[in-house]
Amino acid sequence: MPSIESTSSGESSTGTPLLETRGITVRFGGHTAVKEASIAVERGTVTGLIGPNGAGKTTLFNTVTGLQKPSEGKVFIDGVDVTSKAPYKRARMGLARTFQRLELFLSLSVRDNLRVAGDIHRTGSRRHRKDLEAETDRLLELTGLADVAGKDVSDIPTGRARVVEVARALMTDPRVLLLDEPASGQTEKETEDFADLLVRLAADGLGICLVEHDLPLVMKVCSQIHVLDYGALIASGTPEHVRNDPAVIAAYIGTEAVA
Ligand SMILES: Nc1ncnc2c1ncn2[C@@H]1O[C@H](COP(=O)(O)OP(=O)(O)OP(=O)(O)O)[C@@H](O)[C@H]1O
Repeated sequence: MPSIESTSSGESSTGTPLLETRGITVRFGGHTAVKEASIAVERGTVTGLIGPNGAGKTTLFNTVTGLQKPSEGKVFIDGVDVTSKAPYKRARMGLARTFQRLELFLSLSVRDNLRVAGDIHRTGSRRHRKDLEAETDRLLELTGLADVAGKDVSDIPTGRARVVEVARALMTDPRVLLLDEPASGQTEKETEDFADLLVRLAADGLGICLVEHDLPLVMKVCSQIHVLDYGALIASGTPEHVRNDPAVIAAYIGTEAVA
């Protein structure tokens, strides 16, 4: 991960969030999926983005990565307005993501899934190939995947395949990582290990935005949480603040308890 000088508040040296959306609105015909959503992800933190089904979380992610054009509002990466930039340009600026539906090469090994991502990101010189092998080994160790490195993704449990997606995203040297329901399909133990991994990655300087229905996980690892309901932000703050917010409790009644 490229290092950026940090302040004690976890912001980059300029005090600018690594990722910011300002007043994002997304309309699909007459339906407003996201309404004036402003969120920030700081360096060295995990920020949660939660809300009931259909609240607009994935649509907001798609807007951040450039897959979805906003009807209104702007997206900034480290203070730079990227609203009209193509997804690959945002990726080059340090933005990476995982998808709700696994988007891995199932018939390739775990190691090769990482290599492919690293190959695309780097040039083909011998020096870079050596770096690529070393980085693949480092990330297999860091993410706890070394024991399944040689197995095809189709032969490992879904919960661990989710970690492969994260490791693959890390091969692009991101500064900001967007995770869309990464714990879905994980066992309790896998989620425990995953929580540790997220905390370690953030401690290393990464800014992580976590969309997740596993609220205990969100409450455990996030320092800030944004809550969407019917496309609008109804609360933003610490886990403690969000957990006790009457609007959040009301939004979750009938779906699942706020952890
Ligand atoms: N391409 C699209 N065209 C029309 N409507 C869409 C489109 N994508 C999403 N929507 C609608 O926008 C709203 C927000 O959807 P979105 O998938 O962003 O929610 P979400 O919070 O990610 O939900 P979940 O937790 O179930 O994944 C929903 O009402 C959805 O049906």
